[in-house]
Amino acid sequence: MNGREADAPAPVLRATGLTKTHRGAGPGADVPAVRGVDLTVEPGEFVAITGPSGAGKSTLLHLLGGLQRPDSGEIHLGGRRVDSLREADWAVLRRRRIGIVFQTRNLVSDLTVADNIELPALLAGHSARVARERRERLLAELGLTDRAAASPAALSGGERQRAALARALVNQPDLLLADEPTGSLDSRSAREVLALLTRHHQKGRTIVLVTHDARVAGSADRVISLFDGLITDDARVADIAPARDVAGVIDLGD
Ligand SMILES: Nc1ncnc2c1ncn2[C@@H]1O[C@H](COP(=O)(O)OP(=O)(O)OP(=O)(O)O)[C@@H](O)[C@H]1O
Repeated sequence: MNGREADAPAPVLRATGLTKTHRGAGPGADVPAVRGVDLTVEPGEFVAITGPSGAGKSTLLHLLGGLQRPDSGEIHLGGRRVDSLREADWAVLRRRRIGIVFQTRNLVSDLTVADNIELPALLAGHSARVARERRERLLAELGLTDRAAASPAALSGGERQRAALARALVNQPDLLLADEPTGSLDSRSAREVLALLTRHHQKGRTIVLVTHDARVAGSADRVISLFDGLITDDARVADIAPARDVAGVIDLGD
């Protein structure tokens, strides 16, 4: 029982002893990117992972989303062990339980914005009516209604990022994983994306994201610092400083 009350909800996410070495071509080319990470995320938490370039942040997020496999360690989602699942089962999890916004996995280029948002709901088995309703609600919430028929290539960076978030949120996932959701956005677009994340956090969504953006980290409940593949700090934002001062307290790795 690990000291938890029998009726306490399981953590949304529990990772123990995660390691991942990227294999290089020649001798000495292996890169130990994640070197033993323990991480527990409770329902409704908003966790920001920060750290310098190369610290292993994206690799960790890929492990948590099942996009890469750990060399060792365990991952539990909602109390269920998932690290040893087959790829097809991970795909189902990503469709139904985990929303992912990664720079490398975004929108389908030959679908409209509306279809991009609706497709994961249809693939998860929702009726056309439910998928359409969710799509319309998210388009309106994200200020994208007048871009619904556009192709992703025609969107601005901020619009594209909001559309990617809508796509990740359409199945109302237990966990949202995002890699630099405000990276490379102008400050207005970044503010809009942060407002959206904050709104969904306030509605109870659990969020784990990687960021270099002090405002994003300052809006989280917890800021985890990663360095050389290890967690070096895990701080509650409320305990350390007013959110606006967080950049001066935490090394955001810029
Ligand atoms: N597919 C890969 N193959 C080989 N090495 C990799 C691969 N992906 C990442 N690495 C290496 O692993 C280390 C950690 O990379 P990772 O992208 O996880 O770090 P990061 O903290 O997200 O960095 P950044 O902030 O620059 O995105 C780096 O040294 C990187 O070069």
